[in-house]
Amino acid sequence: MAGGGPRNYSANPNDYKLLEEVGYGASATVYRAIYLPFNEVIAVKCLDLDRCNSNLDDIRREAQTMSLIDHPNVIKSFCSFVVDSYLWVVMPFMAEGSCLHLMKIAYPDGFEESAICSMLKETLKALEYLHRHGHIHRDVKAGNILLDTNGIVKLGDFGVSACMFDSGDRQRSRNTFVGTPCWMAPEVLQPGTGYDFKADIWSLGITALELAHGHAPFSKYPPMKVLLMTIQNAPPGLDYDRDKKFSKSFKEMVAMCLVKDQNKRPTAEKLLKHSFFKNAKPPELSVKKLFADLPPLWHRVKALQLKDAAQLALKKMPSSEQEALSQSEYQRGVSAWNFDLEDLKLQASLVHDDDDIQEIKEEDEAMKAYMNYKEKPIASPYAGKQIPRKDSIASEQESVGEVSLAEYEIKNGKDLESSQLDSDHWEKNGLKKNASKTELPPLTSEKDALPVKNRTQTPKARQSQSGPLMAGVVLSHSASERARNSERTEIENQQPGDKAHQVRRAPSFSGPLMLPNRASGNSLSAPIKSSGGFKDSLDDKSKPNLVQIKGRFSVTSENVDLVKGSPLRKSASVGEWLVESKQTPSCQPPKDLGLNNVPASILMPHLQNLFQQTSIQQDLIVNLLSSLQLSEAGDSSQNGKLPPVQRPENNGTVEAAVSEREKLLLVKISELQARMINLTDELTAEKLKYWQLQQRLNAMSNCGEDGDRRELES
Ligand SMILES: Nc1ncnc2c1ncn2[C@@H]1O[C@H](COP(=O)(O)OP(=O)(O)OP(=O)(O)O)[C@@H](O)[C@H]1O
Repeated sequence: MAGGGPRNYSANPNDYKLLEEVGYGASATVYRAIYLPFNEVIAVKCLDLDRCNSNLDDIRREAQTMSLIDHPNVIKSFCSFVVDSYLWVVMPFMAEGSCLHLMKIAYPDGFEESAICSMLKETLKALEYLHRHGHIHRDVKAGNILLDTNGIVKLGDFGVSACMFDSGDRQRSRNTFVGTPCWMAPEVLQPGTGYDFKADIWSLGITALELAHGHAPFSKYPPMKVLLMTIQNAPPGLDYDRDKKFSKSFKEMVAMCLVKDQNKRPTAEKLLKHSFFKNAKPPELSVKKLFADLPPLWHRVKALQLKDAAQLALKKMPSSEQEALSQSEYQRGVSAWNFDLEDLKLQASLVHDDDDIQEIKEEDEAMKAYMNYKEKPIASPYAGKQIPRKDSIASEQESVGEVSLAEYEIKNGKDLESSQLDSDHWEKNGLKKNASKTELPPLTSEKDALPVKNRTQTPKARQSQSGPLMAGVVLSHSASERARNSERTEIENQQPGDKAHQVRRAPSFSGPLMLPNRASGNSLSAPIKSSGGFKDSLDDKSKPNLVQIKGRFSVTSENVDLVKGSPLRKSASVGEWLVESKQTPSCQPPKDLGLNNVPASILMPHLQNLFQQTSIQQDLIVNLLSSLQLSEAGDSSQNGKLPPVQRPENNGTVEAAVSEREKLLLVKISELQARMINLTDELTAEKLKYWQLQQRLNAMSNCGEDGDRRELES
């Protein structure tokens, strides 16, 4: 087992022998490995820089943070270095993996209270340390609580951690979404409100529920619904009836964490003093016993992967079976954002809910609001009150008297922002330089900028591993992602050249949401890799319908169309359009058509005829609408109304052409929508007429019958 001693680990990948895969996240695969010079088992997290949504500053920040950590409950990195297009982070191996893995394998309904208490207490100690040193973890969840064989608990994954002392762009980035939706505090989900370390306390509360039930609250729902539920619903908690087995103090502690007003949530320090944690058993007693009879971690991970693969295969099953399965899929927690609208809708469609349509509407509304938000520049900087100022924190730390992360960051803050590529700086901070391989590529570098020779070396190194690092192995989270990932992998494999031989992970369509927080992430020329969906995995410039790329998410005109919420969008029948249409003219009193004296026997055939005509008109309108859309699409691609996507050498021109084309497409879409609304109005008017006539007919036939009866009676 790896010790955390002051030994130096080299930055030479040949000194590491990667063994089995023991975990995977949105952007990284973690291996059990041996550090050959010490013959020591360690873990190596291979962060795929090609797939990583974060820019290099963020990645470096994670690595730096981890290397400076000095707390028994926080995972430290021994060193990190770049190998080809991967960042390797060397850290202690936590032989029992994450609490999430453990639950998925052996405790699907959650752990007993004493184990939860110990896990949470250790996690809280980690948070207290991080917060005291100016860090927000931002991704507290069972998947990031790591366990060692002796029961030791450590908080891992600084993929999205933020320094509270940041200023400028980095500080503003906290006004954006970062994290994972089920665990995200309401203030994190509400763009622009700003958040602070109390967001971690909320996540801890959600993690408590996750550990108690085996899944996070709302985890069966698609991301957008989770967002809405977190913002709109009362906070989740331990239920008096359902959770009888849990103590009152546990329930109370959870309730304290899950207060929507962040100012009313306790600090980690205060929470540690809560009665729930008073009698916490040492994890060596309460946690260690949990994995007494389990197979080694890598076997468990393999089993979970096989289960996921089986789910993927079953995706091709009839929908009812799929739905049943997808329920279990969601139980693992929606651990990543995906702003591919089609995928959101697919996910939404898999949820058994009576108010599905309403939900999807809500999601679209939220998406619209979200899109609007994204369009606006982030105007207000961070909500100052909640973020301690550098100087106040510094003095607080001086009083604590530690050589801390915060101190380091304060001293080097500017360096971190502006000159992190300085290799001396890296060396100084444990990020060792390797003459040939470990220098970080410049900020703008991409996979393509790396020498081909270098790139082709990595697979060789990786093929020597016994882990399942093979092309076609799908490593991302959900089965739907995996389905698409495998599609992509197939396509990639068909491509000529060295691509087919490269060991690649399929693209992630998920991951911690990092929205427009970095300038580099907001432009087409930014070194941001596709991650918004299968379509995005193709060459961006070849996407005719690309409207915008915002960070890792792309918006296509198709999406915009959906988002704009055409009244026809969800309905198969005209009747439903009418329900949805807000353009229904106000009901006018029926005009006197002078038909009062006409016998029903004469009127009847006319009315039937009229009814038929209306139905025919109705069908006609539907057909016209669809052919109109088709012909518009055809026209635009054939007659040159819209500028064809050119492929000049200059990327700027391509972008300009694409954006011009997209603007025109959007105009077309609006026109079509306007026409559809008019046609719907006409149809509504026709229907109204028909209804009025029918009423009249009924009235008349009643009159006729009455008359006949009276005649008979007399
Ligand atoms: N040091 C370690 N020892 C053993 N297993 C680990 C270690 N670090 C991570 N893991 C396993 O690998 C998984 C993924 O690691 P990690 O969370 O760091 O990746 P990520 O890509 O940052 O994930 P996320 O989806 O949370 O962003 C963890 O859930 C855990 O199961």
